Amino acid sequence: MSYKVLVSDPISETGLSILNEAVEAEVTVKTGLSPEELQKIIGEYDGLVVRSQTQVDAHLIQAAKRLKIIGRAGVGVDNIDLEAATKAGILVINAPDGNTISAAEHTMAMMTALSRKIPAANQSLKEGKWNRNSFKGVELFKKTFGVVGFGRIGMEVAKRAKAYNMTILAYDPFLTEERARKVGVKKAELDDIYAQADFITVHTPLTKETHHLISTEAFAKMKSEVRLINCARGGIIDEMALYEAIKEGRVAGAAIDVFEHEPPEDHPLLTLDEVIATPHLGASTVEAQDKVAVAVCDEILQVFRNVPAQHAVNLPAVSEQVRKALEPYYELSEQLGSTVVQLVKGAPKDIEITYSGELTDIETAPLTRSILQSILAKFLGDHINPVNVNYYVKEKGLIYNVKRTQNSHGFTGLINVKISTEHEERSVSGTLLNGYGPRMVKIDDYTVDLPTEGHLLYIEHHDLPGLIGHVGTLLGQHEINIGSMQVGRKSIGGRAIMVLTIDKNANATPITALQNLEHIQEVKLIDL
Ligand SMILES: NC(=O)C1=CN([C@@H]2O[C@H](COP(=O)(O)OP(=O)(O)OC[C@H]3O[C@@H](n4cnc5c(N)ncnc54)[C@H](O)[C@@H]3O)[C@@H](O)[C@H]2O)C=CC1
Ligand SMILES: O=C(O)C(=O)COP(=O)(O)O
Repeated sequence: MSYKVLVSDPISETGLSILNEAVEAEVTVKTGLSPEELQKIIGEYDGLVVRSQTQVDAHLIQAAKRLKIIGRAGVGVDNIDLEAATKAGILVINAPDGNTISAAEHTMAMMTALSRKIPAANQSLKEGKWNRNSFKGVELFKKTFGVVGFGRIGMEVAKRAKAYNMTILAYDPFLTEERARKVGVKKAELDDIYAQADFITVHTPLTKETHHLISTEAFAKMKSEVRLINCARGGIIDEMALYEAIKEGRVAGAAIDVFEHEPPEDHPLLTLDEVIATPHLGASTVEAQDKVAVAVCDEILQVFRNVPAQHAVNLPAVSEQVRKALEPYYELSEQLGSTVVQLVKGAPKDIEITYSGELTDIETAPLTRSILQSILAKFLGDHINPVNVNYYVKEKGLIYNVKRTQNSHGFTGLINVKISTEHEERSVSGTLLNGYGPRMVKIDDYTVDLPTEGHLLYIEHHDLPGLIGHVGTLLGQHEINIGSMQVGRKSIGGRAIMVLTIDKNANATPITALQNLEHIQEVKLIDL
């Protein structure tokens, strides 16, 4: 099968060639499209590759009827409406570490250029002037450097700043004393940074919490000769507040690579001599562009080949080890969910999933998603997938519990799925049998040994001689071939079940006829 992939921002040829050479992908590169142009064509594509330019908003996602995956060749996904993508079941992946070094190096370049007024000096010299007095700078040596956001880039920046002999204060809600000590920085609060830092750089994502994190109130707390650097996201520093702070002499200068609106139009900050700026160039190196494009294109292909993504943004990551351990169980999980939801009367209210045996010590969340997906698909259709299943579980107010028990009744790994509705409670258990693959081993309290595929006819009845014969005859009259049959009972003459695998999908007629047979309580056709 070939998937159509649209690349709507420029990415490196090395990355593109990965998609171009794969039989699974048919690539179209169309960069610089207007939102309207993109909206018109997005419906044809299964995959979309973007950088920071393309705005993947809810409108675009609504028009993207076939889209399965959005690959962000870079880190920041603030140009993608993650909620809309998740609801639509579109997987979003990024390339989180391909441009770390380039962004860190650009930050250092911006800080040194700012401290020595290099852009203005360069401009002046090229205009034919030899003006050595206007461009006196400041040293970085022994200055205090505040790093706000101590993730991949923040840390690389700090490492480089240490070589300049700067004292580094780092603020990040996840930074521990121990890690700070290891890296050789001081863990600090924002107010410590504002009070002490000569240079402040931000390296957080743009979120509700970090939007205008540094604004008028923060500028009022800073040293008057402070200089700021933003190579992370426009909007973390309040641009208008920064403009005012520079005008008022509270801030000596700023180096800005990113803007709230890109490209910035007639931006007041760009009129100030104290501001140096680049047009979002942090990741624009040959090396970073190769790394992010290769990472994203490789991963898109993996997803097309049904291998779980390593860098999913809207789906928890699954390690290679967990992925391998769970792989054989996916089919079983899906089929157990599908069986029990077809068996039970009414809509699920409570779902209980129990993992036993070898599954007790593994991260089973991906299996849980696949069980929930197969249950919800009965009511919501095939657009439910592992990406949006938790969204719909929440939206439908479904309650689910995951339990673990060592007792696997002699099986290596056992999964039990129980659904409670307002009418009843039903459950099925399944395992992987060496050499046989997925098998259903329990339906409610009855022990069975059934395949988890094809068409199953589940019949609950009184345990009476001759009943099996009646069922066989009736199915024969409707030309329904029986592949195999399992029977189970709790006591002689008591309640019993028979489960038949049949070759032909029974239509409503034999089911009603079976239901009308004396001593039969319930008939259910389960399609797997
Ligand atoms: N200018 C450019 O071209 C580039 C910009 N970026 C941007 O740089 C930023 C950082 O990227 P990475 O280091 O790769 O991300 P990361 O995820 O490794 O690090 C971000 C850190 O920010 C911290 N953080 C979150 N909220 C915070 C808050 N309220 N206060 C303090 N810290 C907070 C997180 O705990 C995390 O440690 C992102 O916004 C990314 O989009 C990344 C690459 C290139
Ligand atoms: O990776 C990021 O977050 C960046 O900001 C890089 O953006 P770009 O891919 O250069 O448009």
